Parts: sequence; structure tokens; C-alpha cells
Amino acid sequence: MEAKVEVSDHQAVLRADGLSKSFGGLKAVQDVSFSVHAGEILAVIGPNGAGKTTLLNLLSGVYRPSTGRLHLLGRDMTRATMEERCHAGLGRAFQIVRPFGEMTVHENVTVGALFGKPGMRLPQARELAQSLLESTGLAAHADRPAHELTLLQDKRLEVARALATQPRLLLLDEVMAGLRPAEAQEAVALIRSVRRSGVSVLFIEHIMPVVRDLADRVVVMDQGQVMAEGTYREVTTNPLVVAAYLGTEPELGSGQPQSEQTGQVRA
Ligand SMILES: Nc1ncnc2c1ncn2[C@@H]1O[C@H](COP(=O)(O)OP(=O)(O)OP(=O)(O)O)[C@@H](O)[C@H]1O
Repeated sequence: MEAKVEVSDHQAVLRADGLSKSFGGLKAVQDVSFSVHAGEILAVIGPNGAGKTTLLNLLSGVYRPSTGRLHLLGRDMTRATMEERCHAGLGRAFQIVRPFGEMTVHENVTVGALFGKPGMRLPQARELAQSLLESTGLAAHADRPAHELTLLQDKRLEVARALATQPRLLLLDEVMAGLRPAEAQEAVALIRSVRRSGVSVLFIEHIMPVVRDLADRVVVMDQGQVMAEGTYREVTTNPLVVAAYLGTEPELGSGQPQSEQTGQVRA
């Protein structure tokens, strides 16, 4: 049986130290350092091309960093594969949801459970999947083929599949994309419930009301680097962030990136 690593509230679930990644001559991520603490919801924001998705790919193991180190629950995971990171407690949900369309919703989540933990048996996996379908609001759709779901239900399924791997930290890449404001509210409530279940969350988001309502702390990226870090209020009143991302006159509480959609989110 795998040794379980306990993390105190003050300890980092994830720690990135000086992560960099280049594509040819382009420095997509440069010397990025930050931590995600136990029970925390951290947002990563920044203009298009700032390096946010590349950073997530470095964290989840899609890319290996050119320099820097990554620790997960105190363990060095810099060279670990995606599967090893998943088994160590890192879950990821994608912007573009790709369920196994012909399988049922319940089967999709069961696959996540089987993949997430070595030694997981089918009955256990099915049971875990059922409880996750209940907590993500999909229980009524358990036996439907996944391709019949709406976009919001797809996103719920993506989160349920990621949670089925029993992560300590969930990475979310623009999961609100394409949702109407009322649906985004439901997604915000879902992410809050994920945190209440003891899972830390790191999410990339362009919709500032969502960032305001969800994030304990915000990391702002620009041109591959961390430009600012702090609470929502701190970063949205930082003149550098205002100039590079938010536009000239952000109204705190409703400020949003110049180029992105609006949507008041109150959950
Ligand atoms: N596989 C790749 N090969 C070459 N260049 C890449 C690759 N992936 C990303 N880039 C480049 O790296 C930079 C950072 O891209 P990235 O997608 O990480 O930014 P982002 O902040 O997620 O942007 P967006 O908000 O538009 O999704 C961009 O200039 C992008 O064109």
C-alpha cells in the first residue's frame, strides 16, 4: 500500500520553484515560482499568450520544464510522468471536455477512479463514481451516454472524472469558457464544494467576477513571468496589472480584461 503523505494547513500542496519552458526561441514560461496551500483556491490570470496554459502543462506533466523544480505534497515531481503526478494527488480538468462519448456518464467517472489509484478495484471505483455523480449534480444522468450531455453537464462530468482520481489539488483550465452567467454561477458553486471536500484548486480564468468570487489568492502572469501575486483586491489595484491586463479604469468588483466576456457571478 502506498504511504500517505499528510499535509498540514500551512504546508504547500504544490510548490513551483523557478519553472521555465521555451518553445524554440520563445520563453513561454520564465522563472515562475509560487505555492498552492492546503485548502486554498488559487487563480492564475493574465492576457492571451501570457503562458498560463503552458504553466498548467508543466504542472500536470505534459511538458518537462527547461529549468526549475516542482514539489507535490513535499515530494519532488519535476521529472515525474503525468500518471505518477496523478497517483501523487494531482487532478486536471480541461477547457475542452473529451468524455468517452459512447460510455455512460457513470462509466466515464469509473474509468477516472480506476486510473487514479493503483490497486483500485472495480466495485470500489463504481461506488466512488456514484458518490461523485451525486456531489457534482449528475446522478440523474448516470446511465446516459456521455455524448448526450449539455455543455454545463459536460463540465460537471470533467470535474467528476478529475475528482475520481482522488486528487489533493485540482487544476482547472478555463472551465467557465462557453457557459452562460447562470451556468457559471453553478460552476462556481461546484468548485466551492470541491474545496469544502478538502481538495485545493488552481484555476486559470479570464472572467474576472469568477476570479473575484472564488480565488483566495491570484497570480498574474504576463509574457511568461509572474507580474503580481496577492488577493483579488491587491492585484486588481496594482498599476502594473491594470496597465497590462485589466485596462485603464478597472472598477474593483466588476473589472474584467479588455478583451474578454462579462458575467456577474454571485454564488
Ligand atoms: N506547443 C507550443 N509550441 C510553440 N509555442 C507555443 C506552444 N504552446 C504555447 N506556445 C506559445 O507560448 C506562449 C504562451 O502560450 P500559452 O498558451 O501558455 O498562453 P496562455 O496564457 O494560456 O494564453 P490564452 O489565455 O490565450 O490561452 C504563446 O506565445 C504561445 O503561442
